[in-house]
Amino acid sequence: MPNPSSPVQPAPRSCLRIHNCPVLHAASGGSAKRFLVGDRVVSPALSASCDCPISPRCDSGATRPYPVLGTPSTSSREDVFLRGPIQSSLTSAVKNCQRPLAAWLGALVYGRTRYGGWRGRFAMATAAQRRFCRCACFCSQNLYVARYGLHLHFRDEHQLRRDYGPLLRSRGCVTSKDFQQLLEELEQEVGRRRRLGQESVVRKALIASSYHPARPEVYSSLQDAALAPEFMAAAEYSTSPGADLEGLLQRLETVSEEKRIYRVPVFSAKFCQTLLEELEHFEQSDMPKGRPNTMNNHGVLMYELGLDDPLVTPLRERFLLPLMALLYPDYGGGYLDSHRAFVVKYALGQDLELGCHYDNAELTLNVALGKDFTGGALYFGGLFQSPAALKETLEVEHVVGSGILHRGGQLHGARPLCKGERWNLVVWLRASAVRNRLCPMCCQKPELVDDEGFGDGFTREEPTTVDVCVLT
Ligand SMILES: O=C(O)CCC(=O)C(=O)O
Ligand SMILES: [Fe+2]
Repeated sequence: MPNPSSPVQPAPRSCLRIHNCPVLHAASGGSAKRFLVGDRVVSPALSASCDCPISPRCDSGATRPYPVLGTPSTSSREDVFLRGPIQSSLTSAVKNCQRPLAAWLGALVYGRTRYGGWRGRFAMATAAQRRFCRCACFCSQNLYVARYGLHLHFRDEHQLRRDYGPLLRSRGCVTSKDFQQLLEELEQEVGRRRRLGQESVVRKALIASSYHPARPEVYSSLQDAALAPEFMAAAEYSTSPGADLEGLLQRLETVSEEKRIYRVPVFSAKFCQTLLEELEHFEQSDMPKGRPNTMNNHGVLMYELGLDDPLVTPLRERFLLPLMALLYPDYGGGYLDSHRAFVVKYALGQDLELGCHYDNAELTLNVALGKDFTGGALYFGGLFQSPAALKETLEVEHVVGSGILHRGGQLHGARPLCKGERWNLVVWLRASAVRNRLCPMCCQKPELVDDEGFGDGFTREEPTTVDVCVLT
């Protein structure tokens, strides 16, 4: 990670340097004309962002000249399409970058999308203005090893042998070859996690510049028509004066009162179908893809595909926030200020099931998008802090179009898929006011590390006073 306290590069004298910056071209979806005319930055939002951390590298280190735009009237989308060496240039640019890219890119990717719509201004402004962090424990704790069914804490070989030797042997890690292989995997995973934020920014930029969607309409801002009437009614009720939990529960299905798990139709059948078509098209493209989370191997990150701002942020801010505020006021439901959203895909020959875990989230929405499948039910235990957490589990079938609402700390997993394919949109909802006090992954005061985008939802701000009975 770039060190935020290291000196920031001086502002470039001329914006021509930014003109040639591959990250700018990529980040602006190949529409840099929106921002630059000749050698001048035209948007005031951008002049404030002229301290481009990448441009010095572009001047001296770019491997080939990048196309330079004309004026808005003469340039076209094709003018700025970058292929070939862009990937390596992006990677080296990011390596040489002196500070997290998100704030800088947030201000840049602030105009027209490549498909003519407008991305949510509020969301981009939020990403540009607020600095989110992750907890340092992300790179050393909860390292999942599927074949031994274990989440491990890992610092070095000595610590691994000392803390897990007998347990690992009992799970089948017996020979020294087994142990060496595990060690290598853990070292690789730690490296992957360290690079994750910046690599994700690079992938997002590349996708924005070079990917051609099959269903561009899903990238325009969330329309009511995409939503199930029941979901809209529940959210609308939640914002009405005098709304209370009892009234809201009449508009949702209570799956388990004791576990506080609810279900509600979220998306229309037509929208599920359109979104699935787009996700499949992206999956089949040759674009780079990040892993949805540390346990699932197949799926799509909404941030990288460019669906966070038009789809997930409005879903959280307009609909989930009022709903969750009534359902889970004691878990930060009224303070949700960021999310991590991804689609998980299960299919024969790919991921089939998901081990028991809790989410790095205060609250979770999990919507089944399709396709046809059997099996793959969720199971829920108790809260992860409770000693008898897995004693009595509850099976919950997915219903296409509907979302399950649950607390992030509720232990859960997915049973094996039997037939077909299952695609689910999972939104981990985060409240910095809650997690700033206690990281749900290491259960300690978080050790904050600056991160890209929403990071893991921590902030350096003083937490708002919030009633929290969880994680104490
Ligand atoms: O497979 C599912 O539906 C559950 C996914 C899940 O729990 C997660 O990604 O956190
Ligand atoms: Fe989960």
